Amino acid sequence: MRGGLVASARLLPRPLVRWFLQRRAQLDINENMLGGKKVKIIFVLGGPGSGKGTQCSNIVEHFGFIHLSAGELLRAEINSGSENGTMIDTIIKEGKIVPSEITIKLLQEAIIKGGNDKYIIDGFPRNEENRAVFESVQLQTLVTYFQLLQINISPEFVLFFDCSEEEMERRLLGRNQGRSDDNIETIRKRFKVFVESSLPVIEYYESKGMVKKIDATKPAPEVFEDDGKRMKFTNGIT
Ligand SMILES: Nc1ncnc2c1ncn2[C@@H]1O[C@H](COP(=O)(O)OP(=O)(O)OP(=O)(O)O)[C@@H](O)[C@H]1O
Ligand SMILES: Nc1ccn([C@@H]2O[C@H](COP(=O)(O)O)[C@@H](O)[C@H]2O)c(=O)n1
Ligand SMILES: [Mg+2]
Repeated sequence: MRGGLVASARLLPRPLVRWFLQRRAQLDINENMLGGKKVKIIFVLGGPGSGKGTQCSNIVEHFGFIHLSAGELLRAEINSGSENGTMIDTIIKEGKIVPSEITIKLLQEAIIKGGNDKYIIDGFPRNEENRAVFESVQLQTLVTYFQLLQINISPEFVLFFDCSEEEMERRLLGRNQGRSDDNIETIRKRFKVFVESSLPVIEYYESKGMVKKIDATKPAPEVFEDDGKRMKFTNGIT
């Protein structure tokens, strides 16, 4: 698409091309823009079964965000019969992390398709590679013929759902949604991957003062009453 646009730009009057490039540079520098609106992203991290999906539903209902779950997008990709499906399925059953370019492509497509300016992304970034690649790649969307927006997405902040392994294991074994990774062998592997690969990402954001920690061991309504309603979840982004 980009090559085609560059070729078409040669046929346009120079002042128009100059205006377009200046406008695009402005947008690149200071905004995450989608369709002319600043796109706000909150990452939701926490161990398997800490209640990310459950509380994201509350956030959608009360604060009008679009919820994207990286795990759900990957499961949908398996069910779509895509060429990567078998590989993703094997990785999920092993509790490992899918290569970043696959997950990020799915997230980008969902953000562009969503057309909203507020996204809550759950289960991502799961490791340092997820984080670095997502923050370095640019989201492209042709909003109008003259506005090819290139968007560097970085989160407003990160919600960390902190929960004990004992409680997470109990929840996952009782979830009963037919997930291929809700069995004790995979659950233990997912806990290990969380500690080794995902906690360092939380620590990275913590070092930047971007983490809001949620006590997720409490019953679900209390988590939302205590933290969600006090706006800790969205920090006034409504
Ligand atoms: N605070 C809570 N107390 C008790 N049970 C909960 C709580 N929050 C969620 N649950 C239940 O625990 C299970 C896991 O919750 P949920 O799917 O929201 O977790 P998750 O963090 O999204 O997990 P995963 O990373 O595996 O997708 C579900 O059956 C859910 O109903
Ligand atoms: N960024 C991600 C997110 C998820 N996965 C894989 O999907 C599994 C399920 O994810 P949930 O968030 O629904 O628990 C997870 O265990 C990973 O195998 C991933 O690779 N990358
Ligand atoms: Mg989930």
